This record gives sequence, C-alpha cells and structure tokens, in this order.
Amino acid sequence: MSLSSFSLPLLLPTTPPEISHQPDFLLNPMATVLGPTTPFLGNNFAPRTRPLSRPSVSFPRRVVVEGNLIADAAKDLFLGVGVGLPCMVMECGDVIYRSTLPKSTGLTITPPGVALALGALSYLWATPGVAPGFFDMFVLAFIERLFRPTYRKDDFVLGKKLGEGAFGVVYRVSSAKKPYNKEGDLVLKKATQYGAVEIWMNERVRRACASSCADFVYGFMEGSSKKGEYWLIWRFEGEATLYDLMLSKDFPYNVETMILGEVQNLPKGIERENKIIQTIMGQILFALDGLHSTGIVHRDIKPQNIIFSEGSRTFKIIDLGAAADLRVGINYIPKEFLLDPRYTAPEQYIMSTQTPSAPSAPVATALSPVLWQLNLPDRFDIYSTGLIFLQMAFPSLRTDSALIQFNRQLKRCDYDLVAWRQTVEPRAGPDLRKGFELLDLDGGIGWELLTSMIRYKARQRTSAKSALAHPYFGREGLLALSFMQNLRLQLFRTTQQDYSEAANWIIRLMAKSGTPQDGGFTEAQLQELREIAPKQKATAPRNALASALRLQRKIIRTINESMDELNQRRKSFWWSRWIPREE
Ligand SMILES: Nc1ncnc2c1ncn2[C@@H]1O[C@H](COP(=O)(O)OP(=O)(O)OP(=O)(O)O)[C@@H](O)[C@H]1O
Repeated sequence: MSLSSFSLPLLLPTTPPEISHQPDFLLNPMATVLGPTTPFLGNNFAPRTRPLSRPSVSFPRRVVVEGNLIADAAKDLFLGVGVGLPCMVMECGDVIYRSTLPKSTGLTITPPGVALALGALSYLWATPGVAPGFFDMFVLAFIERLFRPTYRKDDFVLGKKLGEGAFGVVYRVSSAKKPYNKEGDLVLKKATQYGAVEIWMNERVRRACASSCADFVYGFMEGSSKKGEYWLIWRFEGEATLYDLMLSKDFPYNVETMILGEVQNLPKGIERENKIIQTIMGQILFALDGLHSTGIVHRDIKPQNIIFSEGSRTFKIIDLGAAADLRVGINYIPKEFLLDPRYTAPEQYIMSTQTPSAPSAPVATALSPVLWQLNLPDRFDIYSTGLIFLQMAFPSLRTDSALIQFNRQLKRCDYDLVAWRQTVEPRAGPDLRKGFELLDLDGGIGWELLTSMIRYKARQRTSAKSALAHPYFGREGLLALSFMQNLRLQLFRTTQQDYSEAANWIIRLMAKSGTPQDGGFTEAQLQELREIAPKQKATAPRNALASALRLQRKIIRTINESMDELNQRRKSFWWSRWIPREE
C-alpha cells in the first residue's frame, strides 16, 4: 500500500463536499486562508472542480494571490526535499474526482530541487572529491589491477645505492624481465615502515595526476606479512634532485638549459636568474596542485624530494612516505614524527590537533570536503614550498645551517616575513641584498608571492592553484605588468588579505580618495579611524562573525567527537589489503 493511500483516511473530510451544506472554511479552514486550490495542503482538501460556496470571511484579492505564491513555493520546497506529509511531496490529485489526478510526468523538477541537486553535486566534487574518490577506488583501481604488469623480487638486478633514509634503502636497478628490460633503468625502494602507505599514495597519484610525481611502476610486499618488506619500483627519472642542483655555485644557471632547453638571450644577472627560478617554482606548484586537488598532502616537501625528470624536462615530487590521503583519511597523523623540521610549517600538523586520528574510510570520505575546508591541510606544503622559493632567491640561505638560523630569526619575528626583512635588510650582505633585488623585480611581485606562502596561519597562505594564477608566473618576458596582469594582481591581493589587512586597505583607499572639502583625510583623522576600527563593540557584522566562529568550533567539536567514537571500534589498515604480495 502506498503512503498516500495509507494516509487518506486521516486526511480526508468524511462528508463529500457536494452534499455538504457546511461552509467550506469549516471543512477546511486553511483552504479559506490560502485559497481553494492551495497546493500546500494537497488537493484532498480543496477539490478543483466543485463550485465553492464563498466563505463568510473574505480576504483582499492581493492577500490571496500572495498566499498562493507562498504556498506554491512551500510546496516546491517540500517536493524538492522529499520530506513532508504524503500529499505535500507528491501529486495526489483530487480524491473525490479521480479523473483530475495529474498524469505522471515521471520527474518533478522544481527550483529548490535543482538547487539541492546542484549543492549535493558540488559537495561531492569539492576538494578532495568524494565522488571521484569512489570512482577511483572501485572502478579505476580495479581495472588498473587487471591490466598492469606485475613484478617479483627476482625480476630485478640491483645496481648502485641511491639513498638510504630512516625507513628504506633506494637502489638503481634494471629489470631482468623481458620485455620490460628495454624500457630503461628503474629505481627500487626497499621500505620497512610506511612502505604500504607509500604504495597506496603512488598508486593514487598515478591514476589522478601522474605527471606530478616520479613515474611509479609497481609495489608489492615481499616475504611474510610480519617480517615483510615493501618493494616499490619507479622509472629512473634522472640523476639530480633540486637539492643537488642548488648546491652548485652555478645555480640557477645550471638548470637553465635543462628546463628551458636553451640558454636565454639575456646577460647573466638577477633578471635571468629570476626567469629560471620562476620556471622551477611554476613546475613545483603545478605538481603540488595536482596532489592537493586529489586530496593528498605531501608533508615532506624539500629540495631533496624534488627530482629533475630528464624525460619530461620538469621537476617532479618523490618520496610520498609521509604523505596523507585526506580523501580516505589515510596516514594523516602518523605515529612517528616523520617531518623534516627545516621545512615544516609552524603548525606541524596538517589537521587540527583536536582531530587525533582518522575515522573509518567511508566516514572520512563523506566528511572529507568539510574537513578539508576546516583545516586547509594543503597549506602545510605551501609553507615548505615558500622556503624553497626563499632558498632559490637567497644564495646565502641554501645551506642547512643558514636555513635553521633563518627559521629561528623568523620565529623571533612571529613568522612575519616583512618584519624579518626590516630586521635583516639594513645590515644585509651582498647575497641577501641580491635576493631582495630579485624578488623586488617588476614591482615586487616575487616578494609578494613569497610573503603569501610563508605565513604563520595556514588559512592566510595561498593555495597552489591561486599561487599559479599569480601574475609572477604570467609575465611575458620582463616587461612591465600589463593592465590585465595588474587587475589579476589586485584580485590576488584582495583575496589574500586577512580582516585587519582589509581594514587597513579601506583606510588607505579612503585616504587616497579624500573628501570633497579638503582633498583628503588628515593623518589625525586616519589615526582616529584606525583606532576606532578595532574597538568597535558588538555591531551586527561582528556578531555574525562571532556566531559563525562559534558554529565552526561546534562543527569541528562534533565531527571530532563522532570520529573518536568511530575510532573506538577497532580499525585495521583495511587499505593495506590492496597491496599485492609476492607469492
Ligand atoms: N624515480 C627516481 N628516479 C631517480 N632517482 C630517484 C627516484 N626516486 C628516488 N630517487 C633517488 O633516491 C633518493 C632517495 O629517495 P627517497 O627520498 O624516496 O628515499 P627515502 O628512503 O625516503 O630517503 P629520505 O628518508 O632521505 O628522504 C633520492 O634522493 C633520489 O636521489
């Protein structure tokens, strides 16, 4: 039995309207208020064809029309949401005259319904992407597994050791397996801990943004599950990392032909260096944007983990062992402290410390857009990338000890890069001055980009995507900024301001625009404005802001509590079951 037929006895007037001598408003008082055909009440109450006896209470026509409009909108809303009494959410027609039942049109499209559907779609596609995540996990990953080549331990001939970290050893290897041995050298990492995480991340990256990271070939577990080692194989991308290249006194000229293909027709100097650094930064940010768009935060961005790919002539990211997949909540708080303190952002955690562990995968996936927006975890990598930018611009900051010292100085300045500049610039040596000059080119847009990346608060840092849209990367040659680029710069600045900066900006604007009488505000008036602004008591916008912040805190608390609750139940590394084992 359908809902509507089940509820009919409850909703119907017992006396057929034709034979009733009672006034209509007694049978159905609301019909009187909202008009005889008000859809809000369902047509059960208001037959369309029967002649109506006029109610004794009459309303002006305008009120009735407006009432109908409101009722229509309300019905649309109920239809859109699909929640309400049966005849509110579906067309029941006239129960007395069944012939008036509306013909089924299949789908009822209403504006609130469309708005809801669009809202749901944009939530599902918002970073890190709930819907693409499900497609990736249950379709793409599955298909990939069917078709990709598999490897075993004996398929490799070990070569030179390339590196040894705390969690694994890396070798250059060649493949003994035909026909893959023709495809050039490979890199093998024998990883103990975090090998499974790294395999997961590399597979995700290969499907979502292959060009961002070193070309991953295969990963499997070698040996028994207790004492097993994870073997990870990549294509050999090239000999040099950005760190190796930056160690050279010739940097950035040693990279010029590698990335630009030719030597620029410019004399050696800061303009030429700026162009090379700009290209490297663009490539790093492009790779990062790929990772972030798919919900992966690297967390160990440093020159040692950026390799130059000789094949594609671009810089790529390596070493995803410390990465976190925010789409499914894998590894976002590792047990050990994996991060490199030299390049770590001040917050040290990508997620609020109130969120100590990841929820189960379906919950994490469903909540991932909310968590992403609340924490903006990608800004962690942006800070590290800002430090790389700084090191490229200032030769004197390229050594480890200089970087550590810089970090201390910056901390003393409360992570305010402008304050740091004011402290060091007056007594700067030639290397430091050269760096400032390079960043000050073209009206200081390089410096502006740098300061938008190195900020204490993650929320105030730019994202990889908006950094890529910064005019620093849009310049044609070294010409002055065009009108459009200036506009873009203004837009970038506006979106990057925090509240206090915005207030100052408005004050400056008012100072410039001036008053009609005396052509501008006096310094005293401006000072007054500045002082008045922060002292303002409970105004409506301030109250709204405070309520929004309270609500945000409440949402975080609620989510965290539900996560902790979910985590009480034993959560295994469900995803590590996806890692193949060598038979
Ligand atoms: N795809 C690749 N192509 C060429 N060289 C690579 C590749 N992957 C890694 N390497 C080399 O191996 C070195 C170590 O790699 P990786 O950083 O992934 O290992 P790790 O054990 O995590 O090291 P660490 O803990 O020091 O970061 C790199 O510095 C790089 O020189």
